[in-house]
Amino acid sequence: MSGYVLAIDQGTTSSRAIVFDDHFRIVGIGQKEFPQHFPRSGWVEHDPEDIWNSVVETIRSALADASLSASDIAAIGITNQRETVVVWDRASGKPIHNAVVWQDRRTSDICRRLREDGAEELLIEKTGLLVDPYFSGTKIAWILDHVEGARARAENGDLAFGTIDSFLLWRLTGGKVHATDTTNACRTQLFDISRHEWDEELLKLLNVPAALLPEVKDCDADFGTTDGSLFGAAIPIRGIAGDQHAATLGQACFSPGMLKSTYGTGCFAVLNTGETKVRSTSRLLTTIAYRLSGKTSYALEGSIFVAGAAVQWLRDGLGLVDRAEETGPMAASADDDEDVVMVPAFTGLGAPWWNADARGAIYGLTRKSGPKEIARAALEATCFQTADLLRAMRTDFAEASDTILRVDGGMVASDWTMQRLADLLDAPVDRPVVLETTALGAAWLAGHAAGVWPGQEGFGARWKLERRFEPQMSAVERGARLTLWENAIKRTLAA
Ligand SMILES: Nc1ncnc2c1ncn2[C@@H]1O[C@H](COP(=O)(O)OP(=O)(O)O)[C@@H](O)[C@H]1O
Ligand SMILES: O=P(O)(O)OC[C@H](O)CO
Repeated sequence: MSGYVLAIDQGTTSSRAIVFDDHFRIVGIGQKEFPQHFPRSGWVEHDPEDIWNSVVETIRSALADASLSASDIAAIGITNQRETVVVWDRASGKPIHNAVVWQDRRTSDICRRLREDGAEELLIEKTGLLVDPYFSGTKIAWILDHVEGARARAENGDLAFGTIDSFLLWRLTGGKVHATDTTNACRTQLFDISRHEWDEELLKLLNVPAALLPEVKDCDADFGTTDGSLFGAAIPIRGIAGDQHAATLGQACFSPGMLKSTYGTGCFAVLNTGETKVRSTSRLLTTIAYRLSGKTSYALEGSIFVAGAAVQWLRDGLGLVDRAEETGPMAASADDDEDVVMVPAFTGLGAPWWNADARGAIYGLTRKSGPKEIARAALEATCFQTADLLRAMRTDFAEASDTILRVDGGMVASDWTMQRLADLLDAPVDRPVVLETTALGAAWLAGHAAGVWPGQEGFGARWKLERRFEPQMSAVERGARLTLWENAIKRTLAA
């Protein structure tokens, strides 16, 4: 059998399909952006048909780019933006509402009520998650309560819920398989991460009928095959993982204490804690890193909602730059005497603050402040937020005390940002040769499950460093900058 594996990476702003060969090299790629819908302040939606069309199109482009046909592909791995909710009609396969995206804050009142009713402890205990509109559970209930007749149809078993992986799987298999993997399930607030099953008590609490739910499988399970008519031949689907979990695999963070952070639209730091399910004292999430052939590895996760999105805002919102890559050189030439600090809480603050109502702010502006200082503030905000997460992780898990951070995602192309990150963390930052680590992780799951790619050891040994950024900033300067950030956060939370 060939060693070609195709990864579908369905992200928040674009879909990618990437064909890897058995040396883990990219031989074909297709990418397509799709529209974002903001129907009201704080709401974010995607049209599931746009997502589906972009995935089919990018798979065809990737195969053409690689000069391969479907029958050359040993297996497909799927990875996806997590928590985003689709509810569809089982008979027609048509969604009953736009997808409600992970960034969407429309259920913040439901979350406030859950907290007031004292439900948070139960949710933390069973799911490792906090009460926040970020997660899927309250979004499912919102759709059922706002689409006419939906709740009754859901109770009848006529509707299906899925995160994006599950919706794509249903469509790819021609409506034959309604399943998800454990890493996507564990972000819904409905899944008990110790017992590995949907939880009756949580379903009742969040008002979600069990008849909606997909079957939950391991990340390296057999998920069926694509309908032969889609790409010219049926392809086995042998791996699924949420994007941050796939990036953890793609970065070969297989041992407890290993840490990766992905800088795309948001930033998500995942620390492997092995078989230990660590309860955070700093409001980090306890989550399933991955589950392979019946064996679960847990993780602590720090989720920051805005990282590269702040750079997008400089480009599309303020028009300060034409291209994202201009921001690094601007930051490098910003005035050192200007202490401009940005808190990019455009959609609230995630870990460790979890404040859905916080909004963005820029502090320290003077008559001398200009685009360069604002660009530096946008990039540095991501580094400050990562420093908050790493401090929390070191408190929660001793093995993280001298860990090296492995980074990936669009924003890590910025050398200035990576150096500032190492400086503020006071820890080395490793940037690998392959930056498409999310897709690579999904491909590894599928390739290994299909028997054409090596196991953890063989795969991990092939991880290659492109550049290490060592901390260079003096302790005094680091302390001063972190104090500026702490003050900015305090003022934002108090506003
Ligand atoms: N050179 C750069 N400097 C700073 N930010 C960048 C750079 N290149 C890309 N970005 C940011 O990275 C993000 C895109 O990363 P990507 O991993 O593709 O995101 P996603 O998977 O969330 O769609 C964008 O928000 C963009 O602004
Ligand atoms: O699409 P990304 O890469 O911004 O990732 C989204 C996350 O999975 C949300 O939890």
